[in-house]
Amino acid sequence: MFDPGTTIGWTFNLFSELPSDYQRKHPEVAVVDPPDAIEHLHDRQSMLQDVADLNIHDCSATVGVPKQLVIREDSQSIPREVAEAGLCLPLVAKPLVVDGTSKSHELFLAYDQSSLVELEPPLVLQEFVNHGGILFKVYVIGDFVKVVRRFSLPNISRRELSKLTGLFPFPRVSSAASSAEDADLDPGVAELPPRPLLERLAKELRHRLGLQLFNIDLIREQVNRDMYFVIDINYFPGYGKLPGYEHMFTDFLPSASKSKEKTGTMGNEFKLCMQY
Ligand SMILES: Nc1ncnc2c1ncn2[C@@H]1O[C@H](COP(=O)(O)OP(=O)(O)OP(=O)(O)O)[C@@H](O)[C@H]1O
Ligand SMILES: [Mg+2]
Repeated sequence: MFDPGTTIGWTFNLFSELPSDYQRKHPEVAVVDPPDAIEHLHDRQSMLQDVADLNIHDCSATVGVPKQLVIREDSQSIPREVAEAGLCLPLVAKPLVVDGTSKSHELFLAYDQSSLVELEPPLVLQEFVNHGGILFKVYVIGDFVKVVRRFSLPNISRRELSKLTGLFPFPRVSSAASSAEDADLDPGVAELPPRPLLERLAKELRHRLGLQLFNIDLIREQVNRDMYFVIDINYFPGYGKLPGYEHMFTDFLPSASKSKEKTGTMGNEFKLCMQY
């Protein structure tokens, strides 16, 4: 339970001044996640760089990121850059910056090289990984790690690929997708990633990102079943969809407060800051 004197504030756009100035002026406030660390997740390249650097192998499984390329300008050069980087079609094209606008979540599937010139940089081009249409959402709340299954994009077969050309926009899967927890899934696709692997991934990412509240979108490759890919990391995701999140939060917040206490800058007030 919380100390009765503790105030919990859910604050949006809290910092009208520099975060460092705010913290200096209000040492009584425990800031759970610093805005500059959150900022790191607003760029799809820097977001996944930490995963790429982790080099996680556990229980005979490996976690990595799909092969990807950043295009900052000049759409005409994309087919050449893709060929030089050795990226295989189909590709998922994602806006480089994730700023909370719907445009930053407008994704395309690109089936052939020549149509890549129609894309609008800056963007990230990522190899599409066949993963059986199921995505694992790994929720992190401090030490708590919980994984759920969500529907995702279906596999694309070689035969389909040979028949398809062009760019295809696809709807925002996360907002549309209902939970896949109760679906009648192929056991091979439904099998959750090994717990030790998830715990290690969450712990190392918490450390590297300097964040406590985020989720990781993880997919498992269909052909090489020991290979998992992180495709997205979201700060302060919709925890409302996570069963039992209330208890995780009520356990997490006092522990975060205590760790602040140990550093000698204990606050009796909590503010969870969302910046967009
Ligand atoms: N490399 C990939 N291989 C296969 N499928 C992918 C890949 N990248 C993304 N997807 C699919 O596209 C969806 C959206 O991708 P991503 O999460 O990167 O974008 P987003 O803009 O953050 O979308 P959302 O807000 O829905 O999470 C994923 O949930 C997954 O179904
Ligand atoms: Mg996502």
